[in-house]
Amino acid sequence: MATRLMTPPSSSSTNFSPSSSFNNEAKLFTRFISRSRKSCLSTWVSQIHSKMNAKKHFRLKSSNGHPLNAVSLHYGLDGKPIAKENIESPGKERQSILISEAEKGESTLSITVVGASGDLAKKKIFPALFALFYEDCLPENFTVFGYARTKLTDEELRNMISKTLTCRIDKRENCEDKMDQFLKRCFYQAGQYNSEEHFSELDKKLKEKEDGKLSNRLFYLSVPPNIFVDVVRCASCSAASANGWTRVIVEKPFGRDSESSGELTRCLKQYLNEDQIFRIDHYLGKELVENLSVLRFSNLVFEPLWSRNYIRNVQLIFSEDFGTEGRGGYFDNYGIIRDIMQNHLLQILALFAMETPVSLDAEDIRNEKVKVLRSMKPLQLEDVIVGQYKGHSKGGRSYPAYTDDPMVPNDSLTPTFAAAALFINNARWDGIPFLMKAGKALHTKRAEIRVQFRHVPGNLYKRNFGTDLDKATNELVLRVQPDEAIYLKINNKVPGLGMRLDRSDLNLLYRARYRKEIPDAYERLLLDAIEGERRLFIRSDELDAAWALFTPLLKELEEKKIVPELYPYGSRGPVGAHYLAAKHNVRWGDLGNEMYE
Ligand SMILES: NC(=O)C1=CN([C@@H]2O[C@H](COP(=O)(O)OP(=O)(O)OC[C@H]3O[C@@H](n4cnc5c(N)ncnc54)[C@H](OP(=O)(O)O)[C@@H]3O)[C@@H](O)[C@H]2O)C=CC1
Ligand SMILES: O=C1O[C@H](COP(=O)(O)O)[C@@H](O)[C@H](O)[C@H]1O
Repeated sequence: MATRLMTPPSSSSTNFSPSSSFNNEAKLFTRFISRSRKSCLSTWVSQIHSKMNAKKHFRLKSSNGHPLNAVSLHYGLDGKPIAKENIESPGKERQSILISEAEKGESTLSITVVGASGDLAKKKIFPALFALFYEDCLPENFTVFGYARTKLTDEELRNMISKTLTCRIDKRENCEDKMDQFLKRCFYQAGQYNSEEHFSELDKKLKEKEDGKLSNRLFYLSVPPNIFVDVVRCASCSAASANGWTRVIVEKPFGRDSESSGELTRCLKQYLNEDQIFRIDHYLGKELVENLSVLRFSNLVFEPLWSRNYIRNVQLIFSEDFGTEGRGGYFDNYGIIRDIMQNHLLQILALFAMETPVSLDAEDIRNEKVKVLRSMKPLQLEDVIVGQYKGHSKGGRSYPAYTDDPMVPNDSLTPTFAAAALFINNARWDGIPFLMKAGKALHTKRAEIRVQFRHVPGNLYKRNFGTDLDKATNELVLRVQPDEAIYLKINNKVPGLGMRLDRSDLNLLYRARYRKEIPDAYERLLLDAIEGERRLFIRSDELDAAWALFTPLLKELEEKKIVPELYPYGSRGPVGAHYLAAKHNVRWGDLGNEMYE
């Protein structure tokens, strides 16, 4: 049934160093692993199986020297394991032991959603797991467990999650049937988050389902951050896999600043290797964000322009047309800078600005991201403006202020909006403003990357644009959401006998170009975690570099009790954002085309 290749931790970064007679097999196997995202090639694979089974041992060496956690499996296209890597302790050499025929098909995958009764689990995680099941991306033997304190039976859990499962518009066939099949694989265990005993009970149930097979276990920490360490301690002490891999997906926020983030990492690492920790930033799983590297590195037309020589500024914009409804308690402790800028927008910035990685290997990409982040100037107060939404009535409807939320103190200074100018001190980007803008309760919901190019020197047609040369600037827009698109604003001649210039878009609108529905970011990321692919997860040094940029600013904002500029719910945000941009000679590109066209 499972037609995908499932790769182990660091598989994409795994080099085989076999003795010379194994060279060909090793190359084949490496290719085989690297094609993990391809669909069924069963004939080819069965040839490799028989070749590999003829040999007994490969010696494995990862390109980055990171230890793999515990034992991990290489899976064949039939979803059955064909080799396993055994790491006894960090630093020891790895061995790949080919699994005997008897062992094939004997492995299981258990996914435990910790905090199963919560908002994210219901809204995103269970639906993403179902979508993966629907697409035949989960292995044959898988089980999903919900774990939380709320007392529920298996049936009650199934009932709860069934309400949020949906089938893709383009794939409605057998939907009900598939849902039933999926729900039958879902179970529930109630327990405290800090009780090893309760996790032992979970372990017992997991073992029952695993039925003596080799077990791989994934824990998704969908709980408030103050509970992360308890869960990791209990899960690793009482419910880790005894013979397969154990991985943990950790939701954001990863701390509040450099110090608390470092402490969280230190605590997690008491129980887990870095390779077992999958810090999720769901923006990295968004289609357009994934496409950013493809656009840059596989199109000759863009890469030569990708520097201070041609780019005038880059804008990373996030806006939501609703407030913190229902999440005020969490939000007030974090604010928009920690909630969106330090992670989602900064991750996009790093992908946008990094140098070409040596390969598509997770470590090579993450190394480049870290380099960019470490080349950046930490933010200062003068680089930032903050805002907070206030109540507002429009069309007979009234919209609440942020401080109307019962979980938010009346005198809260937490920003629900921020704009910032960041700079990268390296040869490629020296002096170029990277402007970020993020806000809740604005007039629209969108996330986009805008690249404004320089003016054409000595433009022959400048008369046609009047005095405002910004009107003629080329702009590349990657609209992450909604309605994914990549478009390039160009100047062209209006057809006719005269010489009138016009601005047009070369537009790649996804819904027009591709009929397939775009998978949710959580699907991609869950699948990657299952496959042990770390490319889209945040490494601890990346996290440290990200916090180092924002921590001094966040401290200063809090110590100086900076009062946010109020803006009406549903507006375009505080005017301060325009002054900040103007200070850097920039006009926000999302102001609407009416200014230029
Ligand atoms: N919701 C979202 O859209 C997003 C959430 N996240 C992150 O994902 C994680 C989960 O988010 P979300 O589902 O919204 O969180 P919830 O507040 O819904 O919490 C999840 C579950 O954790 C348990 N829980 C809640 N508060 C406490 C507490 N104080 N002590 C012990 N247990 C508690 C509850 O289960 P029970 O009482 O049954 O034990 C609850 O159902 C968080 O880290 C959040 O920051 C990240 C991005 C977006
Ligand atoms: O991480 C978060 O993201 C959501 C926005 O995610 P999106 O995929 O719907 O764009 C945001 O609402 C939330 O505050 C934040 O914690």
